[in-house]
Amino acid sequence: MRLTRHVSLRESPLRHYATRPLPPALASRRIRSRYSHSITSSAYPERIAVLGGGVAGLSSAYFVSREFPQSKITVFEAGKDAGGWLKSKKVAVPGGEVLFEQGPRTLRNATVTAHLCQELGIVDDITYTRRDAPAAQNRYIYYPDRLNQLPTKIPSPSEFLALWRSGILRGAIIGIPREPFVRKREDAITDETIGSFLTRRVHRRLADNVVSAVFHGIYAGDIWRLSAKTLLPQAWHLEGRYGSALGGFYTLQKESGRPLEQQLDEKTMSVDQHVLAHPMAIESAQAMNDEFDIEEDFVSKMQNASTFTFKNGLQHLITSLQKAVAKRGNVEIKVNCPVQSHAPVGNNGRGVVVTTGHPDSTTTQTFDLAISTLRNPALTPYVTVQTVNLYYSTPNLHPYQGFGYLIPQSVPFEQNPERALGVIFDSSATSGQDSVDGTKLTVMLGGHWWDGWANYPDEEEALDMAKSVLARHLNISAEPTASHVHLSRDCIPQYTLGYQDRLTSYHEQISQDFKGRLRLVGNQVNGVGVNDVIQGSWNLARDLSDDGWKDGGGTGLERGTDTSPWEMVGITQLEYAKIVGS
Ligand SMILES: C=Cc1c2[nH]c(c1C)Cc1[nH]c(c(CCC(=O)O)c1C)Cc1[nH]c(c(C)c1CCC(=O)O)Cc1[nH]c(c(C)c1C=C)C2
Repeated sequence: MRLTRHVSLRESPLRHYATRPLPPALASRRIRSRYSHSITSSAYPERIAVLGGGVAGLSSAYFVSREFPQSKITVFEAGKDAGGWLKSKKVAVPGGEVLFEQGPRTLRNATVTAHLCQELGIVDDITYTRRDAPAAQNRYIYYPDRLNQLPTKIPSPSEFLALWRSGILRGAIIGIPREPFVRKREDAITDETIGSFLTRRVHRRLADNVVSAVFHGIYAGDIWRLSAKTLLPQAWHLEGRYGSALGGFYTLQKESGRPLEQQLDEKTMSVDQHVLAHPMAIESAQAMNDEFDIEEDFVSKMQNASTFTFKNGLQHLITSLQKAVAKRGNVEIKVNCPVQSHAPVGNNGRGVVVTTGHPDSTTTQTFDLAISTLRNPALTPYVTVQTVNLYYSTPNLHPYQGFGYLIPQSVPFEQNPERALGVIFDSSATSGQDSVDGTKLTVMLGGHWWDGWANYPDEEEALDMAKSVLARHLNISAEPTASHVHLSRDCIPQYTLGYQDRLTSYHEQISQDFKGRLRLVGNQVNGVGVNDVIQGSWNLARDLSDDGWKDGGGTGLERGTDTSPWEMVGITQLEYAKIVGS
């Protein structure tokens, strides 16, 4: 399906933004398409290299091959298969089969990926977790020696008492009402760790007992190293502008003409809030609304879903992408072909020289454009996560229904000597993947707890560690019917303190050295979620389209480095209108 790209601004739901000044990177994009003259004689990049064959590389190849059907695109993948961290494995068990996910397992708020699924023709292969299902509603935190259910709405007096007794929310209850009165940070502070930001503005207990658990579940990272400016950008910008995150949020609603009182009265808080957003995020949402036409039936399923995945696991997305690019005819995927180096061509940098292969037999080729998903060790450190999937034939081996539980950094060592980050209740969280009943769990180990380790547990040790976590936390002493251990070495980049400044230096360096002929995409620059990366590839393809690939300064990092002021916008305008608006 060819998408309509330039919908008239009068038809666009975000048309009023068209009259405002655009950030420099966007402005140059618009101007370029009308007035630019070519810096090369060719109308399209004849040869494009994609460095890395994970989801970032494959989705870039997919979107870019559509923009430039005449280009010859080569994807270089170091491993024996493309697909990166998305790995799903079917395992035979008595009476049928179960699916084990070794990396990411579900997608949330994933409009670009949903649209991609529609294009790939795999919508019928999706399985949804409904918003009203226990898996979407029930979230647990293990603290200090038991599971505590987090409230999704205002807790009843008995629920409140239980939470108070657990001590988990004590810091929040004291700190949140005080937050609007806490002094604004000094102007000289350009970044701060999440731990420090929350301790300064709310309470250290909230950081250690609750927020550290959430950041285990997303980044497997340490809140005392991760950047608040990058990962809590709303709160960071609200404090910068209004002196308080909560007070700022309240003022923002008043300024929007939809004061919080009104929103609460109408019970529409979830769809009517105003937030601060970068103009390029607003532009990206506008483009989604202009370009996507997601079918009604799919939209309504997405609206009712909290997360989705595939009946055959997330790897299905990879195999479908591979098939789709193979059909295009202008994409070649070379596996077992690591990239040894890439450098600008000659003095003028109007191309990229890429050397690939194993050290004893390398090949050097020149490309008009290269899209790199390769990591830059100077930008972020990485953490390693070990997943242990376990299947027990007995259903309901534990009494909980829900997504699973996360373990905060404050849990005493005796309660978590294995350094687990959390446990996912797979059989409760996702349905439609297994042909037999039973209890399926995944124990996640490592992350920042293993920083600096030279060796990691082997499969037998990891399985023993997972079993001992389950025995201590869930009282499960049975032997699993089937299990699988997978080590994802250096899989999640850590956006640590000062990330934004490092990204800006990186952007300047790449822009200067490669003059627009090297563009970057992937979880180190777009976000660690699968959809973040796919949306990064989609944005990159839009940036490159028409004459965009000739932009002598482009790097793909503009959305993370542009310093235009954030703007007030209705939260619904940051999403696909059909999904959030109806
Ligand atoms: C392989 C390990 C990963 C861990 N985090 C991520 C990966 C790939 C990335 C990630 N996890 C979540 C998000 C938030 C947005 C989203 O896409 O849902 C991101 C970017 C949340 C999340 N964490 C876990 C699950 C099952 C989910 C999604 C579903 C949901 O929120 O309902 C579990 C989990 N992931 C990791 C750990 C350590 C962990 C622990 C239970 C690391």
